[in-house]
Amino acid sequence: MKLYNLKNHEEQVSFAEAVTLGLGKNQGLFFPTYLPKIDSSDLEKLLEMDFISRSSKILEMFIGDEINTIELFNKVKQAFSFSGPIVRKVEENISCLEIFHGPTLAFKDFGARFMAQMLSLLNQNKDENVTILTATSGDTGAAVAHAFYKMKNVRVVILFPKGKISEFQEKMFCTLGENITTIAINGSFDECQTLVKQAFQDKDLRKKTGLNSANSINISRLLAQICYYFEAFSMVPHNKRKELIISVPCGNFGNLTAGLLAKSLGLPIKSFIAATNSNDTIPRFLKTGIWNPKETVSTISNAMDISQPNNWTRVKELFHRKKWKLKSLGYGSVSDNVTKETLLNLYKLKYISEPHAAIAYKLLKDQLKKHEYGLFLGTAHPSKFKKTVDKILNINMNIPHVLQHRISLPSLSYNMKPNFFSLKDFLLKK
Ligand SMILES: Cc1ncc(COP(=O)(O)O)c(C=O)c1O
Ligand SMILES: N[C@@H](CCOP(=O)(O)O)C(=O)O
Repeated sequence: MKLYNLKNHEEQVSFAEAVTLGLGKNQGLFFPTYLPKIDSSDLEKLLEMDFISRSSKILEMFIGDEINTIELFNKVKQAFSFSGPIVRKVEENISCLEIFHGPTLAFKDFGARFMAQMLSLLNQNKDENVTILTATSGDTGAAVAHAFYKMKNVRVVILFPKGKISEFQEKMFCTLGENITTIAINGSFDECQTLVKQAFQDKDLRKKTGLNSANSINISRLLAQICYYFEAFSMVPHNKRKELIISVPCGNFGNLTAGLLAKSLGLPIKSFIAATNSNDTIPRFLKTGIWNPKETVSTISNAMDISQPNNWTRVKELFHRKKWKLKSLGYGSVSDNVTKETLLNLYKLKYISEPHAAIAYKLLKDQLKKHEYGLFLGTAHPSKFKKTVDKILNINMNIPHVLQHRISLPSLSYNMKPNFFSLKDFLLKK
């Protein structure tokens, strides 16, 4: 597999290099040179396969002969060894694709665990130390921490915006210790992400720490996420497949990028809706054509509190390469008040959701036409936002065991201002 740097197309790397480098020169993201395409008879066969076999085939189409078929299958099997996606009917023509049944109760488990498997494979004969620096607005942190927990030669450092993620999200990754270090940054997620990118610019730091990132910067994260779109499609009734609309709650736009890559492979999804909260840089851009990110505001869908979404350049590139029109992409933003109302409406339909998925549902409900069938993505387990959801719905939700186990443990995080030199110093000394 060859990938090019979106900021400098001359920089071309293999899959192994893209996974171990994370980010290209000048903070450029890597993007596949070749976009595979499945023909319709192969698609039918693929859709009949089980999740692991099909996912290995899909990943092989991108990765090519860099990893042998059996090895890749075994790695995918290990990565996805948890409860897979579930389609839950909410209304006659609307269902939720729940992708939050993994070890850290969010969709990030798919990408983070696949990346961990890839890195362990690619580094198996090396004895070098690696630092995985990752920014999180709530869920990536936990998935990455658990995926790399106690992995030999790997140190994980996670930056998160202090006081801006839910208490239970924080408990999921700040209580682990061992090779997992967490830093509460006095700032926004965007500032955490900027610090990660600045670290990549610093050659000295990069070399001394063996720097990498497990954010969706890393292409292995995104490739893994393509797989659950195929699984979702295989679970949609045959007579609804031609009219499938998928609404994606967006923050850093990795999930949407993966969905669009699934479509580019030949999965006949009619269209997508890019759903955001009040951090609406993309909906405003799609409406006006003007790129004008505003200061990030805190919302009850905190994992989507991002105003400079990293993957938008990949989305634009894919539309350009496929000659798709950006105006075919549905979009919209939802305020906190409407999110709360929507959670209540979903509850009346006997579905307990959480703020991120509720935003995707609201826009789907508003935009879906009569003859269409809609899926909205359930990206995190509602219990991760227990306080908020309990208060809005006036309930006392049960907490899954994995979370229950962590909530009484103390947080082990350091504190830091959003200052690159403080971070550099920390990474070199600790
Ligand atoms: C629960 C939840 N929903 C939606 C998103 C947004 O996903 P993405 O950053 O891939 O756009 C996130 C952040 O990853 C999240 O944690
Ligand atoms: N919403 C994410 C933000 C980081 O996104 P990523 O996909 O680039 O890792 C989170 O939960 O941390």
